[in-house]
Amino acid sequence: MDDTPVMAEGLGRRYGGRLWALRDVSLAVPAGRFVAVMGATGSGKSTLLHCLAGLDRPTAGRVRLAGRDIARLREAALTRWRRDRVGFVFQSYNLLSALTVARNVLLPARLGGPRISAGDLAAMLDAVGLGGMGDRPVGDLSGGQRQRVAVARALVTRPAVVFADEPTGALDPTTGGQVLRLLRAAAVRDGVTVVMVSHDPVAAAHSDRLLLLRAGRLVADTPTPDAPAIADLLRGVTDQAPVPA
Ligand SMILES: Nc1ncnc2c1ncn2[C@@H]1O[C@H](COP(=O)(O)OP(=O)(O)OP(=O)(O)O)[C@@H](O)[C@H]1O
Repeated sequence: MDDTPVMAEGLGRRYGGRLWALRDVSLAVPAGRFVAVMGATGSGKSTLLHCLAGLDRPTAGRVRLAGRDIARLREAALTRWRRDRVGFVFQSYNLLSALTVARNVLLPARLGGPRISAGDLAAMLDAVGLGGMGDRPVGDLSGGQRQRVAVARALVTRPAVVFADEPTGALDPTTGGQVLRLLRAAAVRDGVTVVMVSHDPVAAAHSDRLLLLRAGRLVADTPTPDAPAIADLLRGVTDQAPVPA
């Protein structure tokens, strides 16, 4: 296993001829870390996540994902690399409601990814608290249950890295806490590297490292403090400080 599955050097992304959405970001995330990416709206969080995950191509710099320099990979090879080594969890779940829990979880494998045995599937559903629910249509589940299906789908292929974009944005605090503990357990117990974008200091407090963006630049990379201290840090990069006279 690569011991630094997420690395970026001088990463930049510019859309069209406009300002840089991301500027000169360098970072290295060791295996088994749970990183939260925070910053004001428009500060470049999703752009960073997408560039690190190989969903978007940087304009400048280098990204290593699970031990491979992905900036120069062709599209088909990049898609395979992502499918086999990366899991995704989004705010909107991105599940197929008409399909059962089991079929949703097995979707990456059915699309040519790693094979998953019936035993592995059952163990994964147990681990996310959905034991015995494999045959239920996802459309019948609550938001929290759906997000646990998404977490199971992201983890069942044993990825090196899971990228999560506002995974608790649509959940109440209790249900959101359960999902965050699942992500944390994947990092601590299984050595999965988790990179999560969040607006919520309480959610980010589940991480062990905090990255703060301001106007596309990485302005802090620090061990995660508690939620009130995170809120203070966020205010520091969000508030427009008055210009002294
Ligand atoms: N596809 C795109 N085309 C043009 N500009 C874009 C595109 N995606 C993002 N941007 C711009 O890049 C900047 C950073 O956007 P990004 O979505 O990464 O911010 P964010 O921190 O994730 O914001 P939010 O918290 O609102 O989701 C913004 O100014 C945004 O308007």
